[in-house]
Amino acid sequence: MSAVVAELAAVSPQAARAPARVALLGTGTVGRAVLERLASWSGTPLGARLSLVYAANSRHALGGRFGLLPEGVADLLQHEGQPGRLSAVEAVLQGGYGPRLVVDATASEDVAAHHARWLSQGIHVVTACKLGQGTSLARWQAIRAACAEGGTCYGDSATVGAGLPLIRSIRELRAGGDRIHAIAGVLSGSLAWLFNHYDGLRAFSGFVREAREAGYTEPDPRDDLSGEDVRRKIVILARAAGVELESHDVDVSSLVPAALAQLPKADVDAALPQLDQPLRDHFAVAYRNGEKLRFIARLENGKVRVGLESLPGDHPLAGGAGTDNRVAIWSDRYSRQPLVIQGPGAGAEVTAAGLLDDVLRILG
Ligand SMILES: NC(=O)C1=CN([C@@H]2O[C@H](COP(=O)(O)OP(=O)(O)OC[C@H]3O[C@@H](n4cnc5c(N)ncnc54)[C@H](OP(=O)(O)O)[C@@H]3O)[C@@H](O)[C@H]2O)C=CC1
Ligand SMILES: N[C@@H](CC=O)C(=O)O
Repeated sequence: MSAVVAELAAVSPQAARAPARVALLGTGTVGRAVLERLASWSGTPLGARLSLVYAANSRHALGGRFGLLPEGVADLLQHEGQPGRLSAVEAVLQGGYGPRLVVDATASEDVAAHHARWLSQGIHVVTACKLGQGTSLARWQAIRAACAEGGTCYGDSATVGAGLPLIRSIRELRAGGDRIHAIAGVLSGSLAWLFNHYDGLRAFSGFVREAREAGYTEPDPRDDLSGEDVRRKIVILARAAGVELESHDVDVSSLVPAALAQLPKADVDAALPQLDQPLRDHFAVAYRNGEKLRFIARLENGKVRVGLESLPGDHPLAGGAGTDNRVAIWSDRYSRQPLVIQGPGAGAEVTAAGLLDDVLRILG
Protein backbone atom coordinates (compact mmCIF):
# COMPACT_ATOMS: atom_id res chain seq x y z
CA MET A 1 0.00 0.00 0.00
CA SER A 2 1.46 3.43 -0.93
CA ALA A 3 1.97 6.04 1.82
CA VAL A 4 -0.81 8.19 0.37
CA VAL A 5 -3.26 5.30 0.27
CA ALA A 6 -2.29 4.23 3.81
CA GLU A 7 -2.89 7.77 5.05
CA LEU A 8 -6.25 7.92 3.28
CA ALA A 9 -7.25 4.53 4.67
CA ALA A 10 -6.70 5.88 8.17
CA VAL A 11 -8.98 8.86 7.49
CA SER A 12 -11.53 7.31 5.17
CA PRO A 13 -11.54 3.65 4.04
CA GLN A 14 -13.92 4.61 1.23
CA ALA A 15 -11.48 7.17 -0.18
CA ALA A 16 -8.64 4.65 -0.05
CA ARG A 17 -10.65 2.31 -2.27
CA ALA A 18 -11.38 5.02 -4.86
CA PRO A 19 -10.53 3.81 -8.37
CA ALA A 20 -7.51 5.27 -10.10
CA ARG A 21 -8.36 8.03 -12.55
CA VAL A 22 -6.86 7.34 -15.95
CA ALA A 23 -6.32 9.62 -18.96
CA LEU A 24 -5.64 7.76 -22.22
CA LEU A 25 -3.75 9.64 -24.93
CA GLY A 26 -3.83 8.01 -28.36
CA THR A 27 -6.64 5.95 -29.83
CA GLY A 28 -4.75 4.43 -32.75
CA THR A 29 -3.56 0.82 -33.04
CA VAL A 30 -2.38 0.52 -29.42
CA GLY A 31 -4.85 2.96 -27.82
CA ARG A 32 -7.81 1.09 -29.35
CA ALA A 33 -6.50 -2.18 -27.93
CA VAL A 34 -6.18 -0.52 -24.50
CA LEU A 35 -9.84 0.50 -24.74
CA GLU A 36 -10.83 -3.03 -25.76
CA ARG A 37 -8.95 -4.54 -22.83
CA LEU A 38 -10.50 -2.04 -20.42
CA ALA A 39 -13.94 -2.85 -21.84
CA SER A 40 -13.31 -6.57 -21.29
CA TRP A 41 -12.66 -5.79 -17.59
CA SER A 42 -16.01 -4.10 -17.16
CA GLY A 43 -17.84 -5.53 -14.10
CA THR A 44 -14.72 -7.37 -12.87
CA PRO A 45 -12.45 -6.58 -9.88
CA LEU A 46 -9.79 -5.31 -12.30
CA GLY A 47 -12.27 -2.96 -13.95
CA ALA A 48 -13.33 -1.62 -10.55
CA ARG A 49 -9.79 -0.43 -9.88
CA LEU A 50 -9.72 2.03 -12.79
CA SER A 51 -11.91 4.83 -14.03
CA LEU A 52 -11.20 6.19 -17.50
CA VAL A 53 -11.89 9.90 -17.12
CA TYR A 54 -10.26 11.29 -20.26
CA ALA A 55 -9.43 10.05 -23.75
CA ALA A 56 -7.87 11.95 -26.63
CA ASN A 57 -6.29 11.58 -30.01
CA SER A 58 -4.59 14.36 -31.98
CA ARG A 59 -7.97 15.72 -33.17
CA HIS A 60 -10.48 15.21 -30.39
CA ALA A 61 -10.70 14.89 -26.61
CA LEU A 62 -13.38 13.73 -24.25
CA GLY A 63 -13.59 14.09 -20.49
CA GLY A 64 -16.02 12.42 -18.11
CA ARG A 65 -15.62 13.18 -14.41
CA PHE A 66 -17.59 10.07 -13.46
CA GLY A 67 -15.86 7.85 -15.99
CA LEU A 68 -16.21 7.02 -19.68
CA LEU A 69 -17.36 3.63 -20.90
CA PRO A 70 -14.31 2.30 -22.80
CA GLU A 71 -16.47 0.56 -25.41
CA GLY A 72 -18.15 3.84 -26.36
CA VAL A 73 -15.07 6.06 -26.44
CA ALA A 74 -14.11 5.77 -30.12
CA ASP A 75 -17.61 6.71 -31.28
CA LEU A 76 -18.05 9.47 -28.74
CA LEU A 77 -14.68 10.97 -29.59
CA GLN A 78 -15.61 11.15 -33.23
CA HIS A 79 -19.07 12.61 -32.72
CA GLU A 80 -18.87 14.58 -29.50
CA GLY A 81 -15.13 15.10 -28.92
CA GLN A 82 -13.74 18.61 -28.70
CA PRO A 83 -10.29 19.72 -29.82
CA GLY A 84 -7.98 18.70 -26.95
CA ARG A 85 -5.07 20.45 -25.25
CA LEU A 86 -2.47 18.60 -23.24
CA SER A 87 -2.87 21.18 -20.45
CA ALA A 88 -6.44 19.86 -19.97
CA VAL A 89 -5.07 16.51 -18.78
CA GLU A 90 -3.99 17.83 -15.38
CA ALA A 91 -7.30 19.62 -14.86
CA VAL A 92 -9.42 16.59 -15.71
CA LEU A 93 -7.40 14.34 -13.38
CA GLN A 94 -7.85 16.78 -10.47
CA GLY A 95 -10.45 16.11 -7.77
CA GLY A 96 -11.39 12.82 -6.13
CA TYR A 97 -9.10 10.53 -4.17
CA GLY A 98 -7.77 7.77 -6.40
CA PRO A 99 -4.26 7.75 -7.86
CA ARG A 100 -3.92 9.64 -11.16
CA LEU A 101 -2.37 8.14 -14.27
CA VAL A 102 -1.68 9.13 -17.86
CA VAL A 103 -1.40 6.27 -20.36
CA ASP A 104 0.55 7.46 -23.40
CA ALA A 105 -0.31 5.42 -26.50
CA THR A 106 0.91 8.06 -28.94
CA ALA A 107 4.15 8.52 -30.84
CA SER A 108 3.98 12.22 -30.06
CA GLU A 109 6.97 14.38 -29.16
CA ASP A 110 4.59 16.93 -27.56
CA VAL A 111 3.12 14.30 -25.26
CA ALA A 112 6.57 12.91 -24.36
CA ALA A 113 7.71 16.45 -23.51
CA HIS A 114 4.94 16.53 -20.85
CA HIS A 115 5.92 13.28 -19.07
CA ALA A 116 8.29 14.89 -16.53
CA ARG A 117 5.80 17.67 -15.76
CA TRP A 118 2.98 15.22 -15.00
CA LEU A 119 5.26 13.00 -12.91
CA SER A 120 6.42 15.93 -10.80
CA GLN A 121 2.76 16.86 -10.19
CA GLY A 122 1.95 13.47 -8.69
CA ILE A 123 0.54 11.93 -11.89
CA HIS A 124 1.99 8.52 -12.78
CA VAL A 125 2.85 8.00 -16.46
CA VAL A 126 2.64 4.68 -18.30
CA THR A 127 3.91 4.80 -21.85
CA ALA A 128 4.41 2.82 -25.03
CA CYS A 129 6.15 5.81 -26.58
CA LYS A 130 9.95 5.72 -26.53
CA LEU A 131 10.44 9.46 -26.93
CA GLY A 132 10.41 9.95 -23.15
CA GLN A 133 13.31 7.70 -22.14
CA GLY A 134 14.87 6.85 -25.50
CA THR A 135 15.98 10.27 -26.73
CA SER A 136 18.14 12.86 -24.96
CA LEU A 137 19.90 11.98 -21.73
CA ALA A 138 18.62 15.27 -20.27
CA ARG A 139 15.01 14.18 -20.77
CA TRP A 140 15.69 10.74 -19.29
CA GLN A 141 17.28 12.41 -16.24
CA ALA A 142 14.36 14.85 -15.96
CA ILE A 143 11.90 11.93 -15.89
CA ARG A 144 13.83 10.23 -13.09
CA ALA A 145 14.07 13.46 -11.12
CA ALA A 146 10.35 14.14 -11.63
CA CYS A 147 9.45 10.67 -10.29
CA ALA A 148 11.47 11.40 -7.16
CA GLU A 149 9.93 14.87 -6.78
CA GLY A 150 6.33 13.75 -7.36
CA GLY A 151 6.56 10.36 -5.61
CA THR A 152 5.40 8.83 -8.89
CA CYS A 153 6.21 5.87 -11.12
CA TYR A 154 7.08 5.71 -14.80
CA GLY A 155 5.70 2.56 -16.43
CA ASP A 156 7.92 1.82 -19.42
CA SER A 157 7.56 -1.95 -20.02
CA ALA A 158 5.79 -1.39 -23.35
CA THR A 159 8.55 0.81 -24.76
CA VAL A 160 10.90 -2.13 -25.46
CA GLY A 161 9.67 -5.55 -26.55
CA ALA A 162 6.02 -4.46 -26.40
CA GLY A 163 5.80 -5.49 -22.74
CA LEU A 164 8.23 -8.45 -22.74
CA PRO A 165 10.09 -8.57 -19.39
CA LEU A 166 13.24 -6.94 -20.81
CA ILE A 167 13.75 -3.65 -18.98
CA ARG A 168 12.42 -5.26 -15.82
CA SER A 169 14.88 -8.18 -16.01
CA ILE A 170 17.83 -5.83 -16.49
CA ARG A 171 16.72 -3.73 -13.50
CA GLU A 172 16.20 -6.83 -11.37
CA LEU A 173 19.64 -8.23 -12.24
CA ARG A 174 21.20 -4.92 -11.21
CA ALA A 175 19.09 -4.72 -8.07
CA GLY A 176 20.48 -8.17 -7.20
CA GLY A 177 24.04 -6.89 -7.49
CA ASP A 178 24.87 -7.96 -11.07
CA ARG A 179 26.68 -5.76 -13.54
CA ILE A 180 25.35 -5.98 -17.09
CA HIS A 181 28.23 -6.95 -19.41
CA ALA A 182 26.48 -6.89 -22.79
CA ILE A 183 23.11 -6.93 -24.53
CA ALA A 184 22.46 -8.08 -28.10
CA GLY A 185 19.37 -8.91 -30.04
CA VAL A 186 16.43 -8.21 -32.26
CA LEU A 187 14.48 -5.29 -30.78
CA SER A 188 12.14 -4.42 -33.62
CA GLY A 189 8.93 -6.39 -34.03
CA SER A 190 8.26 -5.03 -37.50
CA LEU A 191 11.81 -5.68 -38.77
CA ALA A 192 11.70 -9.16 -37.22
CA TRP A 193 8.45 -9.80 -39.07
CA LEU A 194 9.89 -8.41 -42.31
CA PHE A 195 13.02 -10.55 -42.21
CA ASN A 196 11.05 -13.63 -41.13
CA HIS A 197 8.85 -13.23 -44.22
CA TYR A 198 11.00 -11.64 -46.92
CA ASP A 199 11.95 -14.30 -49.49
CA GLY A 200 14.06 -12.24 -51.91
CA LEU A 201 11.49 -12.88 -54.64
CA ARG A 202 8.51 -10.67 -53.85
CA ALA A 203 9.10 -6.93 -53.43
CA PHE A 204 10.30 -5.90 -49.95
CA SER A 205 8.07 -2.80 -50.17
CA GLY A 206 4.98 -5.06 -50.32
CA PHE A 207 6.01 -6.69 -47.04
CA VAL A 208 6.52 -3.25 -45.49
CA ARG A 209 2.94 -2.33 -46.42
CA GLU A 210 1.69 -5.60 -44.89
CA ALA A 211 3.58 -4.95 -41.66
CA ARG A 212 2.10 -1.45 -41.51
CA GLU A 213 -1.44 -2.77 -42.11
CA ALA A 214 -0.93 -5.33 -39.32
CA GLY A 215 -0.09 -2.46 -36.91
CA TYR A 216 3.55 -3.49 -36.34
CA THR A 217 5.30 -0.42 -37.71
CA GLU A 218 5.55 3.06 -36.28
CA PRO A 219 3.08 5.61 -37.70
CA ASP A 220 5.87 6.43 -40.20
CA PRO A 221 7.52 3.09 -41.16
CA ARG A 222 10.78 4.92 -41.90
CA ASP A 223 11.19 5.18 -38.10
CA ASP A 224 11.54 1.38 -38.09
CA LEU A 225 13.47 0.95 -41.34
CA SER A 226 15.99 3.66 -40.48
CA GLY A 227 16.85 1.94 -37.20
CA GLU A 228 15.63 4.99 -35.22
CA ASP A 229 13.06 2.94 -33.30
CA VAL A 230 15.74 0.37 -32.43
CA ARG A 231 18.17 3.16 -31.49
CA ARG A 232 15.61 4.42 -28.94
CA LYS A 233 15.04 0.92 -27.57
CA ILE A 234 18.71 0.05 -27.12
CA VAL A 235 19.25 3.48 -25.53
CA ILE A 236 16.48 2.67 -23.03
CA LEU A 237 18.00 -0.76 -22.28
CA ALA A 238 21.53 0.63 -22.04
CA ARG A 239 20.46 3.33 -19.58
CA ALA A 240 18.57 0.71 -17.54
CA ALA A 241 21.83 -1.29 -17.58
CA GLY A 242 23.73 1.69 -16.14
CA VAL A 243 25.27 2.94 -19.39
CA GLU A 244 24.09 6.54 -19.50
CA LEU A 245 24.76 7.26 -23.14
CA GLU A 246 23.41 9.93 -25.50
CA SER A 247 21.30 8.89 -28.48
CA HIS A 248 23.96 10.10 -30.88
CA ASP A 249 26.49 7.75 -29.28
CA VAL A 250 24.70 4.88 -31.04
CA ASP A 251 26.12 3.88 -34.40
CA VAL A 252 23.06 3.21 -36.60
CA SER A 253 23.07 1.76 -40.15
CA SER A 254 19.80 2.73 -41.80
CA LEU A 255 17.96 0.68 -44.43
CA VAL A 256 16.32 3.82 -45.84
CA PRO A 257 17.91 5.29 -48.98
CA ALA A 258 18.69 9.02 -48.65
CA ALA A 259 16.07 9.99 -51.26
CA LEU A 260 13.33 8.15 -49.33
CA ALA A 261 14.47 9.62 -46.02
CA GLN A 262 13.98 13.16 -47.32
CA LEU A 263 10.38 12.77 -48.50
CA PRO A 264 7.37 14.21 -46.67
CA LYS A 265 5.39 11.49 -44.86
CA ALA A 266 2.51 11.70 -47.36
CA ASP A 267 4.83 10.66 -50.22
CA VAL A 268 6.46 7.71 -48.46
CA ASP A 269 4.08 4.95 -49.53
CA ALA A 270 4.56 5.55 -53.25
CA ALA A 271 8.34 5.67 -52.80
CA LEU A 272 8.68 2.46 -50.75
CA PRO A 273 9.85 0.48 -53.85
CA GLN A 274 13.15 2.36 -53.47
CA LEU A 275 13.86 -0.25 -50.78
CA ASP A 276 13.41 -3.20 -53.11
CA GLN A 277 16.73 -3.46 -54.98
CA PRO A 278 19.05 -2.82 -52.01
CA LEU A 279 17.18 -5.38 -49.91
CA ARG A 280 17.20 -7.91 -52.76
CA ASP A 281 21.00 -7.49 -52.91
CA HIS A 282 21.41 -8.00 -49.14
CA PHE A 283 19.17 -11.07 -49.30
CA ALA A 284 21.07 -12.59 -52.24
CA VAL A 285 24.42 -12.37 -50.42
CA ALA A 286 22.98 -13.86 -47.21
CA TYR A 287 21.21 -16.61 -49.15
CA ARG A 288 24.41 -17.57 -51.00
CA ASN A 289 26.19 -17.92 -47.64
CA GLY A 290 23.33 -19.97 -46.17
CA GLU A 291 22.63 -17.15 -43.70
CA LYS A 292 19.63 -15.14 -42.44
CA LEU A 293 19.18 -11.36 -42.33
CA ARG A 294 18.46 -9.95 -38.88
CA PHE A 295 18.34 -6.33 -37.69
CA ILE A 296 20.45 -6.40 -34.54
CA ALA A 297 21.26 -3.99 -31.72
CA ARG A 298 24.43 -4.56 -29.70
CA LEU A 299 25.70 -3.01 -26.48
CA GLU A 300 29.26 -4.24 -25.91
CA ASN A 301 32.04 -2.59 -23.89
CA GLY A 302 29.94 0.55 -23.46
CA LYS A 303 29.58 0.97 -27.25
CA VAL A 304 26.29 0.56 -29.08
CA ARG A 305 25.59 -0.27 -32.70
CA VAL A 306 22.46 -1.06 -34.64
CA GLY A 307 22.09 -2.46 -38.15
CA LEU A 308 21.40 -5.32 -40.52
CA GLU A 309 23.51 -8.45 -39.98
CA SER A 310 23.74 -11.69 -41.89
CA LEU A 311 23.82 -14.54 -39.37
CA PRO A 312 24.23 -18.32 -39.69
CA GLY A 313 20.83 -20.02 -39.51
CA ASP A 314 21.71 -21.68 -36.18
CA HIS A 315 22.99 -18.46 -34.59
CA PRO A 316 21.22 -17.81 -31.24
CA LEU A 317 19.88 -14.44 -32.47
CA ALA A 318 18.60 -15.83 -35.78
CA GLY A 319 15.76 -17.83 -34.17
CA GLY A 320 12.18 -16.81 -33.52
CA ALA A 321 9.20 -16.26 -35.77
CA GLY A 322 6.59 -13.61 -36.56
CA THR A 323 7.32 -10.38 -34.72
CA ASP A 324 9.53 -12.09 -32.15
CA ASN A 325 12.11 -10.02 -30.34
CA ARG A 326 15.00 -12.13 -29.13
CA VAL A 327 17.45 -10.55 -26.73
CA ALA A 328 20.53 -11.98 -25.00
CA ILE A 329 21.74 -10.40 -21.75
CA TRP A 330 25.17 -11.16 -20.27
CA SER A 331 25.73 -10.26 -16.62
CA ASP A 332 27.82 -11.45 -13.67
CA ARG A 333 25.62 -14.48 -13.12
CA TYR A 334 24.96 -15.03 -16.84
CA SER A 335 28.53 -14.56 -17.96
CA ARG A 336 29.06 -17.59 -20.17
CA GLN A 337 25.55 -18.45 -21.24
CA PRO A 338 23.36 -15.34 -21.57
CA LEU A 339 19.84 -14.93 -20.30
CA VAL A 340 17.72 -15.01 -23.48
CA ILE A 341 14.27 -13.42 -23.61
CA GLN A 342 12.08 -14.03 -26.65
CA GLY A 343 8.50 -13.26 -27.63
CA PRO A 344 6.29 -11.03 -29.76
CA GLY A 345 7.84 -7.56 -29.91
CA ALA A 346 5.05 -5.67 -31.65
CA GLY A 347 1.28 -5.82 -31.98
CA ALA A 348 -1.64 -3.98 -30.49
CA GLU A 349 -2.84 -6.59 -27.98
CA VAL A 350 0.50 -7.45 -26.36
CA THR A 351 1.41 -3.78 -26.13
CA ALA A 352 -1.92 -2.81 -24.59
CA ALA A 353 -1.56 -5.67 -22.09
CA GLY A 354 1.96 -4.46 -21.26
CA LEU A 355 0.65 -0.94 -20.63
CA LEU A 356 -2.19 -2.08 -18.40
CA ASP A 357 0.10 -4.50 -16.51
CA ASP A 358 2.25 -1.47 -15.66
CA VAL A 359 -0.86 0.43 -14.53
CA LEU A 360 -1.81 -2.43 -12.19
CA ARG A 361 1.77 -2.76 -10.91
CA ILE A 362 1.78 0.94 -10.04
CA LEU A 363 -1.53 0.63 -8.22
CA GLY A 364 0.03 -2.24 -6.22
N1 LIG B 1 2.17 -0.80 -32.74
C1 LIG B 1 2.92 -1.55 -31.94
O1 LIG B 1 3.04 -2.77 -32.10
C2 LIG B 1 3.66 -0.91 -30.81
C3 LIG B 1 3.67 0.45 -30.64
N2 LIG B 1 4.36 1.01 -29.62
C4 LIG B 1 4.32 2.44 -29.46
O2 LIG B 1 2.98 2.83 -29.19
C5 LIG B 1 2.76 4.15 -29.65
C6 LIG B 1 1.50 4.18 -30.49
O3 LIG B 1 1.66 3.36 -31.61
P1 LIG B 1 0.43 3.06 -32.60
O4 LIG B 1 -0.81 2.89 -31.80
O5 LIG B 1 0.90 1.95 -33.45
O6 LIG B 1 0.37 4.41 -33.41
P2 LIG B 1 -0.93 5.03 -34.17
O7 LIG B 1 -0.38 5.97 -35.19
O8 LIG B 1 -1.84 3.94 -34.62
O9 LIG B 1 -1.68 5.86 -33.04
C7 LIG B 1 -1.14 7.02 -32.49
C8 LIG B 1 -2.25 7.75 -31.79
O10 LIG B 1 -1.70 8.88 -31.11
C9 LIG B 1 -2.59 9.98 -31.34
N3 LIG B 1 -1.90 11.25 -31.07
C10 LIG B 1 -0.92 11.87 -31.75
N4 LIG B 1 -0.59 13.05 -31.17
C11 LIG B 1 -1.40 13.16 -30.07
C12 LIG B 1 -1.57 14.14 -29.07
N5 LIG B 1 -0.82 15.25 -29.05
N6 LIG B 1 -2.51 13.94 -28.10
C13 LIG B 1 -3.27 12.81 -28.09
N7 LIG B 1 -3.15 11.84 -29.04
C14 LIG B 1 -2.24 12.02 -30.00
C15 LIG B 1 -3.02 9.81 -32.77
O11 LIG B 1 -4.13 10.63 -33.05
P3 LIG B 1 -4.94 10.55 -34.45
O12 LIG B 1 -5.79 9.32 -34.35
O13 LIG B 1 -5.73 11.80 -34.43
O14 LIG B 1 -3.90 10.50 -35.52
C16 LIG B 1 -3.32 8.31 -32.75
O15 LIG B 1 -4.59 8.06 -32.20
C17 LIG B 1 4.03 4.54 -30.42
O16 LIG B 1 4.85 5.33 -29.61
C18 LIG B 1 4.72 3.20 -30.70
O17 LIG B 1 6.12 3.31 -30.77
C19 LIG B 1 5.05 0.26 -28.70
C20 LIG B 1 5.07 -1.08 -28.79
C21 LIG B 1 4.42 -1.79 -29.89
N1 LIG C 1 7.35 -0.28 -34.52
C1 LIG C 1 7.78 -0.99 -33.35
C2 LIG C 1 6.59 -1.28 -32.49
C3 LIG C 1 7.00 -1.59 -31.12
O1 LIG C 1 7.73 -0.86 -30.45
C4 LIG C 1 8.46 -2.29 -33.74
O2 LIG C 1 8.43 -2.61 -34.92
O3 LIG C 1 9.03 -2.96 -32.88
